[in-house]
Parts: sequence; C-alpha cells; structure tokens
Amino acid sequence: MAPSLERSTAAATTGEAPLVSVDGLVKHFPIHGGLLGRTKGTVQAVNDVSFDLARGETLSLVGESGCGKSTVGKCLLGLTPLTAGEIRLDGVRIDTLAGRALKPMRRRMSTVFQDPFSSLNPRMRVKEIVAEPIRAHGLARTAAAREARVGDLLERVGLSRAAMGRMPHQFSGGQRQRIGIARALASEPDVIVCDEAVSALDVSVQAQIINLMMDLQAELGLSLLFISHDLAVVEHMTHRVAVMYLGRIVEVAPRRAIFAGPKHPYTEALLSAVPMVEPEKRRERIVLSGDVPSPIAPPSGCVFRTRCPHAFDRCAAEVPPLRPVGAGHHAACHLNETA
Ligand SMILES: Nc1ncnc2c1ncn2[C@@H]1O[C@H](COP(=O)(O)OP(=O)(O)OP(=O)(O)O)[C@@H](O)[C@H]1O
Repeated sequence: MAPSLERSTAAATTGEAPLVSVDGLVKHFPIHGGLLGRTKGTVQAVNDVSFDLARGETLSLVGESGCGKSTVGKCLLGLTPLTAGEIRLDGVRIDTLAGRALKPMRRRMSTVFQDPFSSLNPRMRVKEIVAEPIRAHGLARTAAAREARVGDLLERVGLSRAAMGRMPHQFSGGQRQRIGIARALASEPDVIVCDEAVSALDVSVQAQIINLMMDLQAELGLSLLFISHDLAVVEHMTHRVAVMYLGRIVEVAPRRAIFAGPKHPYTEALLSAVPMVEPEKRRERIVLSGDVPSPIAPPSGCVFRTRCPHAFDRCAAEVPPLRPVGAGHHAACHLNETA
C-alpha cells in the first residue's frame, strides 16, 4: 500500500534530525580551451543550494533541463567533488570523505538512472547486475546467499526469480527499470537518488514504477530524492517539492502548498503547463519569454528576472533569499517581502 503523504510530510517537519542535509552547495565546472588548456570560463551549475531530506521522505527536485538537478544528485552521491558547501548523512560530513572512509556511506546511498536501456551492462546477466552491490559491500557470505538475496530482490520489484539467468535486452523498458531498482536496493540503502527514473517510460509504465517506489519507500522507510523535469510526474508521489532554476532553488514547499499556492513566478509558470483533469484546477497558461540564460554568465540579482513578468529594479541588484511564506514553505522572490 502507498504511504500516507500527509503523515510523512508531518514527520518531515517535526524537527527530527534530517537524514541528509545539504548546506550551501556550490558546483562550478571550469571550461578549458585553447592550445594550453587555460580556464576560459566557468559553468555555474549549482549555486548555494541547501535542503534537508528526512527519513522516509520523498523530496522532488524539479526544473527545466540544465538547471542543475543532476549535478545536485551527483554531489550527493559523491560522484563529483563540491566547489563549496557541506553534505551530511546522519549528521556526519560525507563530502570530505574519501577511499575506505567513504565506502560505508556509499552503501547507504544508491541511485536509479534515467535510461533503463543504457544503465544496465548488456553483457552481464541480471543475476550479476543485481549481485554487484551485494558483493562490493560484502553483504552476503557465500555465492548461494548472494543468489538467494538477488532472487528476493527481483521478486520484491515484481519480477520472477527466473529473470536471474537472462540478459537485459530480453526485457521491456519498465522491466529493465525494475532491475535497476533491484540493483539500487541491493546495497540496503537509506537514500535513493532517482534521476529522471521514469522519464524514458510510457505513461502507464511510469505509473507502475512510481507505485512500486512508493510501496518500497513505505515498506523499507527509504528517503528518496526524486529528480524530474516534470511537475505532473511528482504530483501524486512526493512529500515536498524543491523547484530549481539556473542552479538555485527558487521555491521549496510541501506538495499541497506548491500545487495549491505557488509563491514564485517561475513555479507558477511551470504549474500552468501541467495538464489538469479537473476544470477548477486548470490554470491560465503562462508562457515565459526568451530562453534560460547561460549558466556561464547568469544574470545579476535574481536569476529568473530576465524572464520574469513581474521583475522590477531591485531584482537586478539583489539575490532574493529563500524567505518563509507559509508552513515549511520558502520562496526566493522579492515580491514576497512586500506582500
Ligand atoms: N561535467 C560537466 N562539465 C561542464 N558542464 C557541465 C558538466 N555537467 C553538467 N554541466 C552543466 O551544468 C549545468 C547543469 O547540468 P545538470 O545536468 O545538472 O542539469 P539538469 O537540470 O539535471 O538537466 P538535465 O535534465 O538536462 O540533465 C548545465 O549547463 C550542464 O551543461
């Protein structure tokens, strides 16, 4: 059965210490060029991003392509070093760990990738793919114990034990994503980063995979960072939503608050594009002018101001901080100060 979103949201805001906390995360990529490979510029992929993830909570990171969502996920998983900031798991700083010290932390965080066709090694049998994390983290003493565990995991994600002996190309996209989820669960993680985990699937298959993730979360008490460019995908499965634009979180709130009363003009525009079945929920479409500016030279002040229909002088001069605008609801817009 799917977990109660309202209850879990309450749990996430009771003041219990967060499982994951990200504080002032910055990730810049230098651009090298010329014969000498000198640094010509910097891609400001993530700028001053902070958030917490509670035990058993789903936080969705949403925004258009290129806004920095995947980079946040990679920083969390220790796949790329931070330019600045701190990441803690259960209060322990993990961004400074390396080698042996990092391994137990790596076990506690795993990932499900976007593309079920390229994320599974085509030359390995399902048994080997799912057993890899079990072997890497020494979670089974014998080959027989490992195989039994792989069988249990496959059944848990809705596949039969017979899938063990087959190759990835023998499965559909949805089945491959189930194999990817079994692999993500194999290390017995506390946190799973799902990076566009359902984007490549048909809508009906998307719903099945989302339901599976919600069931697993309820059963195992997992925390999920669910990265998606599509607000409609996360609406029925997330506890909270953080909206990113050009490397920054511009709004973060419990699911209901974001969908019922967005407080940032960018969130309003994103929501206006979400198709609604109920006529009373339909919004007038807000079409933003222009393109997302380059992260090599982001605008001064508010990064959204060049496309914002409400921009005024102050927006070019000052970066708006994330201000509280409701219970657990923060938005980075100067308009909220005067409201
Ligand atoms: N290794 C890298 N070197 C240089 N620039 C990078 C690197 N990785 C990401 N970027 C840039 O950082 C910015 C953020 O990319 P990121 O992949 O995190 O965005 P995203 O929101 O996840 O988008 P998408 O869904 O398209 O992956 C983009 O401008 C991207 O081109």
